[in-house]
Amino acid sequence: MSVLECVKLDAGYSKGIPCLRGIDLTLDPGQITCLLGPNGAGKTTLLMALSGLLPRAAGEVRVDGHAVASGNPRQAVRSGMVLVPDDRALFRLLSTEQNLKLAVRERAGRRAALDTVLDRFPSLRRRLKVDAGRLSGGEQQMLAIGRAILQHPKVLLIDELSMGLAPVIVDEILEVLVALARDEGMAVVLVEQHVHLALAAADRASVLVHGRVVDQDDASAFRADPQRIERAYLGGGQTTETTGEDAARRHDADRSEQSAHWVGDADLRLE
Ligand SMILES: Nc1ncnc2c1ncn2[C@@H]1O[C@H](COP(=O)(O)OP(=O)(O)OP(=O)(O)O)[C@@H](O)[C@H]1O
Repeated sequence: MSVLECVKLDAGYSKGIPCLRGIDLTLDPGQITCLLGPNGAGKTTLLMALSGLLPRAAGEVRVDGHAVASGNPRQAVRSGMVLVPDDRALFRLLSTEQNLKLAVRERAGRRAALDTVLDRFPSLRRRLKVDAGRLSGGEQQMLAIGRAILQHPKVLLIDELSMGLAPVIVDEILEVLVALARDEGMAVVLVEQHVHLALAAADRASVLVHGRVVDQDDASAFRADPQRIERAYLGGGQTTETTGEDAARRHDADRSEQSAHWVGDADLRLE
């Protein structure tokens, strides 16, 4: 059975103006999927809607067959959906160890729980007493993911994994995620700008353009056809609805310009 089922999800920031429309996303246990798309496509918004931080305007989300209520982040976490946001949301003035301890409710077994994270991210072991705000970017990301793992996610959502990190660190973190998916059956939804890194680690990929999924397949199919993302993107652009108003046309023109940059980038990164 699928661990994540997201069916016909709409969400947005202003009533009646959804910026995500009809999103379908299904994930089996142990699968990693990446969300690809230009700036403003709605990737972060989708993670927020899945994790309950943003109410849905329509659609259903289920984890392991159980409905996840709209706009209820606590219930989403209890259901097994845990988000690592792009700012990592660490307690910067607390140590690495304190940040981790806060994620473990029961005192008994806390040490063992922390060890499961430190075994995955050994470099955090010698940084246990260091304030989170003084860690390197890579260590902060490891800590944010480690803290999320302590909540036993069935579905881990990670926004902008590589932001500000060296590719070698991103590789290291992705390797850990692949191992967690394989060993623990944890499913991962990854938003990642480095297309080739994301596709290398992922089993599935979805391309979002203007709030819609315009292409979705096994990651291997995208890896085998590097131009496919560009085609998905251009096709998505052509199907964009316009209102006919000047403002809307300007908005679309801005998006096209942004996206042209992104496609150029994706080409380079896929080589
Ligand atoms: N807090 C907000 N209030 C209103 N609109 C927002 C808010 N956050 C994002 N948006 C809008 O929602 C749309 C989708 O944004 P989102 O951040 O989800 O895109 P993204 O694909 O994650 O982009 P990026 O790759 O730049 O992070 C954009 O048009 C954006 O301007």
